[in-house]
Amino acid sequence: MKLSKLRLARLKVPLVTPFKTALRSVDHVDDIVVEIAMDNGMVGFGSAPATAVITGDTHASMVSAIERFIWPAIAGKNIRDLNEICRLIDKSMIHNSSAKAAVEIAIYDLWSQSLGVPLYQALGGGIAKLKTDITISVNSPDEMVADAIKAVDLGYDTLKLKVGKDLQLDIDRIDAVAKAVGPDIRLRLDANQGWSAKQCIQAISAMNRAGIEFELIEQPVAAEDISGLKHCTEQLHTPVMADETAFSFAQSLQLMQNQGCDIINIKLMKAGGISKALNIADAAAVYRLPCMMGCMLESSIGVAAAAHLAASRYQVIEKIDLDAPTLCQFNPVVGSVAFNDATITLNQSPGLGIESIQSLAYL
Ligand SMILES: C[C@H](N)C(=O)N[C@@H](CCC(=O)O)C(=O)O
Ligand SMILES: [Mg+2]
Repeated sequence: MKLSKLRLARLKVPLVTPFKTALRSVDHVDDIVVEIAMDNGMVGFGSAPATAVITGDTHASMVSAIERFIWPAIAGKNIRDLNEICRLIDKSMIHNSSAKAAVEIAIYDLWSQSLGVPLYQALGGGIAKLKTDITISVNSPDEMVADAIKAVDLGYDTLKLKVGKDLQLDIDRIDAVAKAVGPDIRLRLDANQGWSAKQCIQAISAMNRAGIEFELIEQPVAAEDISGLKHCTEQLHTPVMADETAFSFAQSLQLMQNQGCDIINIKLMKAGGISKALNIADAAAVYRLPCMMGCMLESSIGVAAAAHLAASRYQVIEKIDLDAPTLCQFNPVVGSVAFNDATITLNQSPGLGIESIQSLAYL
């Protein structure tokens, strides 16, 4: 059961509406897909998007990293040596977390296929159904209200509002959506680093005084502003979540040790793959710090892997933001995890359960 062949492809899927955050605006999912075959004929899949403004990865950098460093480090290895393969991926080069994640996802797909069980069962088992929120892109208050109402009509009970562009307009956006959907709908905010700590504390406190409550506020301040994030955590009763501040296991552990946030958003693309994401979740369980499983704007291949991981660490991964597949016009993956609006149902077939992938353009 040796890793024998690598193929890379590009996968582009149009979105229903443009995805807009304080950091970027895109109208397609555009991933690099990794296909690894073993000498017994089994094939595993992984994927990663090029979120250059978040992780630094581009399509060209991921292809080069995988072809020149990561694959040569693991080619010919036996899938039974999973831990050693993950160590070799990690040590093959520094940074390039999305490229490493794409390869690790394909490796875990193969490993769990070789065991004959779905990935979440290979990771220890868990709950095969998850509920995700949906992201409301940052737009005019009227557009955000219309998108929020559409989402509630589809059955979502939790909305993640993107803000962080202009503080006063952000307050108008949030106020308009909160009034339109009412108190039964949970609101998460994600400023994607767009505010200062002072702005965040003032704005959230003022909205709280006006009777608007939030389930959490995600990454209000710049990624490097560790003390600002901690200050928001100490001053607000709304839980503060680290996203861009918590990339690696080491950064996440530091936040846990220093009580620098209330929640950590774990993403495969930031952590550098499943093995490191598991380390973060397991450490968070020790520190009793709840986590969210998040994703980039990426294809259902990578999000399926994130869903399996979240299912297996349900004790600590209490919140799910795995909405990218439902923001797409179609799901190119046949088989695997089913994404039906807020409901995510894991495959019971071995591995990620991918039968085929449409629209792949091999490189
Ligand atoms: C898609 C998900 N709901 C999300 O918002 N993810 C990121 C941004 C992803 C991107 O820009 O590709 C986040 O900041 O949480
Ligand atoms: Mg975020």
